[in-house]
Amino acid sequence: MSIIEAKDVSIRYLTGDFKDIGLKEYVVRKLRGNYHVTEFWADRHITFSLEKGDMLGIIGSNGAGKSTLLKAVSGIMVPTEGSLKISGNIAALLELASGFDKDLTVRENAYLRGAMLGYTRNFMNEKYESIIDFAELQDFQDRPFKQLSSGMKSRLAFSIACLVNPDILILDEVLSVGDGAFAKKSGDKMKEILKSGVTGILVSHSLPRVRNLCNKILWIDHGKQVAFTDEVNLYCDAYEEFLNSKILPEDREQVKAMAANLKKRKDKAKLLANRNEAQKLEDMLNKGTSDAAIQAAISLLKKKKPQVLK
Ligand SMILES: Nc1ncnc2c1ncn2[C@@H]1O[C@H](COP(=O)(O)OP(=O)(O)OP(=O)(O)O)[C@@H](O)[C@H]1O
Repeated sequence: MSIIEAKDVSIRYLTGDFKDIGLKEYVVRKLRGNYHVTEFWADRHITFSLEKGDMLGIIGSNGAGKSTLLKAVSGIMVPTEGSLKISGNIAALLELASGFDKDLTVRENAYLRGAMLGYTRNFMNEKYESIIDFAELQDFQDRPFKQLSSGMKSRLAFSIACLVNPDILILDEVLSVGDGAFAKKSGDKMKEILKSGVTGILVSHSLPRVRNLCNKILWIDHGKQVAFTDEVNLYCDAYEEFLNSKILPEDREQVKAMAANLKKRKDKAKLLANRNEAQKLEDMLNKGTSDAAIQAAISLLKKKKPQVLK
């Protein structure tokens, strides 16, 4: 049974100038038939389904419609067209650190967020310590939330979302926030959670992270679905090549050709880098520097393929 099933989901934003003109002018214009609303389709005909334990990576350029789709999956927005079926509790981390009260303490905010996710005080009592430990905020528990750095705020949000055992975990770029050590720790935590059968959705501009964590990807461009597939590496390669060429593939054959192009470009770059490195080492040897440096250069050169020395 699918945990998430999106069929032909389209989401439209309506933008008017109501805020700029005020109520009175709005009514006058509306009566005169002179009030204009613009519609914009952020997502068009998106179809995918996820089984228990799947981790979906959503990729696409800026403004592709990724965050808008996540808002619909999390229940913040209702799709304008199409259907979305969700089975299970969702913990969503969309805009990091949003939904916290800046004047309440870290402890109070943890309970508040737990309540917002639908968990009881007793459940939160059980989880609270591990949340604070994971977020490494032991010394900040009774400080007002506003005193935390933005990295600390995201660590708290991430820890709560991960440690309350949701059925579905939704993360928008969250892993890229925080310092390198926390990014690694949160990546490891995600993997552990996924092993326990949680279904996840991750929106990220980091392809290594998508390759590493996801078993399915959804590629969106200007609101349209380019692909939904489990061939994660092949399509990440094609997406990398798309970022370079700006040409979208029309079918799987083109995807394969793009992935092959990417490989060629990378091999060439590697060869050039190796040549430069080898040349530098040869120069060093020719200049006759210290014995230790020569020894180091020789051992490095031995590791190089003969072709790079030509
Ligand atoms: N409240 C809104 N009203 C009107 N248009 C909006 C609104 N929010 C987003 N959009 C538009 O919808 C499109 C999709 O936005 P969305 O934030 O979903 O993209 P994204 O793929 O998440 O982008 P990014 O990678 O830059 O975060 C964009 O063109 C954006 O300008």
